[in-house]
Amino acid sequence: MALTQQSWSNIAAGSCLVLLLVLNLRASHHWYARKRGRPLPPGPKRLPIVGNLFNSPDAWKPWLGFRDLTNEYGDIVYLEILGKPILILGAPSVMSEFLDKRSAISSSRALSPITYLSADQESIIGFMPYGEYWRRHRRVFWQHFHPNEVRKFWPVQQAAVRVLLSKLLATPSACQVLLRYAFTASVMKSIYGADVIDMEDKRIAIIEEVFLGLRECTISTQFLLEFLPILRYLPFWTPWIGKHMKALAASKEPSRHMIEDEFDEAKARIEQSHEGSCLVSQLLATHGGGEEDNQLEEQIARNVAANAAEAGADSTVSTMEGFFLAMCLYPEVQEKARADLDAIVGLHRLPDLSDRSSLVYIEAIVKESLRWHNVAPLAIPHITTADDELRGHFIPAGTTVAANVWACMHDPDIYPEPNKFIPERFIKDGKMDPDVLDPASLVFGFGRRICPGRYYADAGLFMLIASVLHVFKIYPPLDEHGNPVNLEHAQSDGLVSYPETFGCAVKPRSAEAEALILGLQREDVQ
Ligand code: HEM
Repeated sequence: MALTQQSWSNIAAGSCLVLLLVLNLRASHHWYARKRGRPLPPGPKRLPIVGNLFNSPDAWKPWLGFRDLTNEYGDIVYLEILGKPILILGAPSVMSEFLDKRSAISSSRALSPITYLSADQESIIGFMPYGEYWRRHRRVFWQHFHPNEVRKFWPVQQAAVRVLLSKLLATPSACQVLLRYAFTASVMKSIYGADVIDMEDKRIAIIEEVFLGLRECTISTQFLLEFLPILRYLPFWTPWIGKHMKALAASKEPSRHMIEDEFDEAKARIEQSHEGSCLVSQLLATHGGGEEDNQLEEQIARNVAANAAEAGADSTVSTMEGFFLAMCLYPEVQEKARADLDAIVGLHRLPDLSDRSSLVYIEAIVKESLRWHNVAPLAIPHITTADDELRGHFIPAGTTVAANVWACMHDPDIYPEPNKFIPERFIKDGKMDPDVLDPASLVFGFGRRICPGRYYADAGLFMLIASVLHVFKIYPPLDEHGNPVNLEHAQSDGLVSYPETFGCAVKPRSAEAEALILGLQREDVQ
């Protein structure tokens, strides 16, 4: 008897159902075989399909909501959003255990649509997945930025601080703009050998544009684009997410400019002048002679130079802004710093890195600046590349790991009164107290992905903080009635978090201090 069309449809539907069931059973079997009876870490209950989408706390500043989750469930919390696993780590010990000690499997990154939107594909070291391509970039970067090698940049960093002091004396209320100028001048000289003379230099705007994209992109946008990559095809007029995507796309051209035009200009300059101290000249000496088989090496050199110039700009400038804000709010810290500087350096010269071990209070201010205004509250999330176990819990491969560094930096059990700026917390009997957790052990990230620019950043921060406090008093800005503006510390959202409000004014702390700055200007002219 011939089967009717209806019967064929029923058979097809039934077969599909059986197939789905078999696939589902296989997936469950595979999942249970991987888990081997180990439970997932604790976390809020998941809904079908969307999982914990609606538990993702505080869309704008997730580090606050994540802190609440770890307070409720413990130091390890598991979420699943649209089938993708997220692990939240809330304490230093567990971060070190998983991200430092097991970094062979916890060091990858999501192939983020952020990269496609904002840069030439595969040019940002911080977003490259773990593997040989990333490793080659990292190796070249590290050759030039490890603790001994980074000293070659000190004279340029010191010179940029001196220029900043002179410019601040001339325009004491332009602090924010001048900080960006000073950082750009020092990286452009260190990396490309380029002189950035004034604020009108096109490179200041170019680096600024690269960062506007990433600054506009909130952590929530980043998570959303990573979990639903298809969203990247939405038009820019789409409410909410569209404007963040547009800002990311706008940073593509300046990012290309750094990798191609700026490198080519530096190459031409170096060939003409035989100048050999900048990073590009050293990269060219060892990598990328231009032959066919050297093309990849030259591309790596281009990427490393651009990343060195761009990767730390926002985080370093944001830390510096946090420091200036803290000085406006805590004038007594300035007083103590000046006493330290007067006793050890005296007002006939500027402090430099050779004074560092004696300037204990300044060292403590550097640490407190990194802690108090934590510029990368969730670092850059890592991704795991193999199944693993953490304190008896199963962690599936492909888990996004968000280390809540901000929560550690503001944990009252580690740092009493964490919202206050108290450098003294790092000092005992006139020395740095080794028993207090060093913020640098967390704020620069973890394991194989730890920030490779940390020694450059740390030296620059010390030089800036010591020199500015040596010659200037820092005040809150004045309003139109001449009263000090009421400032408070709050962190913006974004991959790099800035002080939400910023403003300050400076004036020389004495006639001798002013003479010292004017003397620097005369030295520069001669
Ligand atoms: C106060 C200043 C800085 C802070 C707080 C900071 C913080 C960070 C953090 C948290 C990460 C992610 C680490 C991880 O994934 O575990 C990172 C990565 C990175 N940083 Fe920094 N950074 C700073 C300055 C700099 C500077 C000055 C440079 C360049 C000279 C730089 C270059 C990089 C690069 C290239 C990466 C990507 C590393 C990778 O994924 O392998 N950073 N930084």
